[in-house]
Amino acid sequence: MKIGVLALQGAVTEHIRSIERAGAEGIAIKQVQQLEELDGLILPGGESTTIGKLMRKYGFMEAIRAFAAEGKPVFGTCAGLIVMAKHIHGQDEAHLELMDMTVSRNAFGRQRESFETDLPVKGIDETVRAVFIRAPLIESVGDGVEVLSTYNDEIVTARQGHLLACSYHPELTDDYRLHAYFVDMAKAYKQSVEAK
Ligand SMILES: NC(=O)CC[C@H](N)C(=O)O
Repeated sequence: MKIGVLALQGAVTEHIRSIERAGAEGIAIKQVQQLEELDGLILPGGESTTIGKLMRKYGFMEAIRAFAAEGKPVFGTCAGLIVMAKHIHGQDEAHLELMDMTVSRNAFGRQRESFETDLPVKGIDETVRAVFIRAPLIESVGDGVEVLSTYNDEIVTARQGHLLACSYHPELTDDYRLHAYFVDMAKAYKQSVEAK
């Protein structure tokens, strides 16, 4: 299983470490051609405006949309979640517009710029250790989107078929189960293609 991490800006090496702990190969992705060899792609946290700009500059917008359109799994964490969203609260333009949800940036308030918590996530047995850093939240989701976890009644993890998104940084702890969950999504995709 080969999982790429978009390496234009943000927390890349930590994601690669978690992917490898989850038993897959992690690859830093800097050029669109590299997408071809992947079974899944992670869009990391960082600064969504910067990531969006660099994605446009290096041709990743169309390439990642095509990647996702094939049914290949994409996982956005924090800024990566913002980049995946169809709508961004207060902004006219979104980025990839892959996932049917409206997100709100820096939504947890200044006094709580960053914090950690143990989060129950649907599909994972015990709570997941989650690090929130100037995190976005998911304000609303469309019909095809399943909510996997909430924090103080706000949606912070969601899945739409082969698309997964979370508000926090799952790669900044030793808990790699969300990465394992994503690797399982990539395995399921690969099996479905091989069965054809
Ligand atoms: N840790 C993060 O990825 C923060 C996201 C950042 N606040 C943004 O709006 O893009």
